[in-house]
Amino acid sequence: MSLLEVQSLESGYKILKVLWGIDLNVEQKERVILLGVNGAGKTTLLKAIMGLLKIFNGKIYFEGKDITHLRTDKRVKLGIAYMSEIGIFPNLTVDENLELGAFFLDSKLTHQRKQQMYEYFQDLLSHKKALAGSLSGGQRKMLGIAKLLMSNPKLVVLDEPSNGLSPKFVKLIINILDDLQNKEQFSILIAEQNIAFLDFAQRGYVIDNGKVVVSGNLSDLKSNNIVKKAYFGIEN
Ligand SMILES: Nc1ncnc2c1ncn2[C@@H]1O[C@H](COP(=O)(O)OP(=O)(O)OP(=O)(O)O)[C@@H](O)[C@H]1O
Repeated sequence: MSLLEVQSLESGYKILKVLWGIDLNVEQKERVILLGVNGAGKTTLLKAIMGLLKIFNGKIYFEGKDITHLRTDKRVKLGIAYMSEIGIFPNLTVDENLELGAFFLDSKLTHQRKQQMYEYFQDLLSHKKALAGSLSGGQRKMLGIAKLLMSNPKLVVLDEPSNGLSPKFVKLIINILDDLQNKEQFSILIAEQNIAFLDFAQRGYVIDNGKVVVSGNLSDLKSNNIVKKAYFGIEN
C-alpha cells in the first residue's frame, strides 16, 4: 500500500478542468518530484491533493483511506502537510506562525514541537517575536518548513520551495530537507522547476497540460528527451 495514491484525478477551478486523469503515488520515506513548465498544473495537483479544490473525477488515498472528499484540516490531521509558494503569514510573528502549523495539537504538544523546531532552526529562535514579514527570503523559507513540520507530518507537500531564493539558499534548503527527512522519516512530494532538486528526488513525474507525460526514477528522468530538452537545454 502506497502512502499516497492518486488515481485518474481530474480537478480544476469552477468549470475549468486543469488536471486530466493524473495517476501518481508516493511511498513511505520516498522523495518524489513533480516537474513541468509554468501553467502545467503542478500547483493545481498539489492543491487538489490537499483538498483545496473540487475533485471532478478520480480518487485520492492516504494510507489506504479514501480522502478524495475529505476536508483539508482533516487531511492535515491524518498527516499531510502543505507548504504553498507563500508558506507563511507575514503579519504574524515567527512563534505565531509555528503555532498555526500545529492547530490541532494541545498546548503541551505544541510547545514541545516548537522547542524541537527552534532546535532545528536556531536562527528562528532569535527571531521568535519578530513579524514573519520582516525576515529575509531564506529565513522565511526556513519558517515555512518549520511551520510545515509542526504537525509532525507523514507526507510533506512542497510547492516550489526554491522560488525567489539564490542558488546558495537553494542548496541550503536541500540540505535542510535532507537532514530533517533523515531525522523525522517523512515522505516528500515536491513541485519544482529548479533542476538542483532533481538529484534530491528518487522518482518523479513530468506534468504537461494537466497530464503526466513522463514518470520514472531519477535515471529514467535524466535520460528522457522531454526532460533533457526542458530542463537541461539539450535537444537530443
Ligand atoms: N485560481 C485559478 N483560477 C483559474 N485558473 C487557474 C487558477 N490557478 C491556476 N489556473 C490555471 O490552471 C493551469 C495550471 O496552473 P498551475 O498553477 O497549476 O500550474 P503550475 O504548473 O503550478 O505552474 P507555476 O509553476 O507557474 O505555478 C494554468 O492554465 C492556470 O492559468
